[in-house]
Amino acid sequence: MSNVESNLSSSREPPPGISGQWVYANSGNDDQPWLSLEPIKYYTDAYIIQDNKILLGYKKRGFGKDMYNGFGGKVEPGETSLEAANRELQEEAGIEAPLRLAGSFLFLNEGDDHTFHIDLYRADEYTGTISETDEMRPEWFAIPPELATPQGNSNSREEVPPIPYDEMWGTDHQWLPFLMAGTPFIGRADFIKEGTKFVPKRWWFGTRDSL
Ligand SMILES: COc1nc(N)nc2c1ncn2[C@H]1C[C@H](O)[C@@H](COP(=O)(O)OP(=O)(O)OP(=O)(O)O)O1
Repeated sequence: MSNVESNLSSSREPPPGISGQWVYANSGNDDQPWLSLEPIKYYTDAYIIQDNKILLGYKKRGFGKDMYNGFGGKVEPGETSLEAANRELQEEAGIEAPLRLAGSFLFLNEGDDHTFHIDLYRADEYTGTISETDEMRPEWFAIPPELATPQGNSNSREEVPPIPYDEMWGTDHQWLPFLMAGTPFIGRADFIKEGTKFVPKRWWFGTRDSL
């Protein structure tokens, strides 16, 4: 096997930390070494999808400040991941929703003493009034036309901006389409810090038909 073929086949194999029957979907910077796995801490991010729009929050403080993301945070001791996702959605956006697991990925940041395991949740309805909090400013964005569905009021989709990937974590565009399409996914994203910016170093994502 040539070096090119061997790099290609190894880039399609799941990276350290990922197991199970997943089909390669995408990867990047495959020539870079993976960072070493550190002890895992669990986190969540939750997304509401309605009328071909997705609700994101602009993070006003703390980790990921000045970026758009789902609503989420750390899983506290004694909580399940789903309980944490529901609590964080209520704390950060003021709403409740029938969240269901859409995918997960490992996030490593060079120099950090832990690996983030982030569970990503989705709901297609919610109750309560979406409210700005001291941590997050909720805003709706348009699902891209290729992922829009005939259900719901698509006119309102045209009144909101496209998903602001350039103001989000640098690998969100690799997996958020899977969450919007309802395709289960898993992955790993290693980052390095350049000044105040987090820059993707290497990533890999896989999908399958059902969780
Ligand atoms: C590529 O890495 C990441 N991508 C995305 N989309 N989201 C990420 C990434 N790395 C971390 N996150 C998310 C996961 C959590 O939602 C937050 C971090 O949680 P936070 O530090 O805000 O936890 P809280 O429990 O809310 O903390 P405080 O109450 O102490 O503010 O970032």
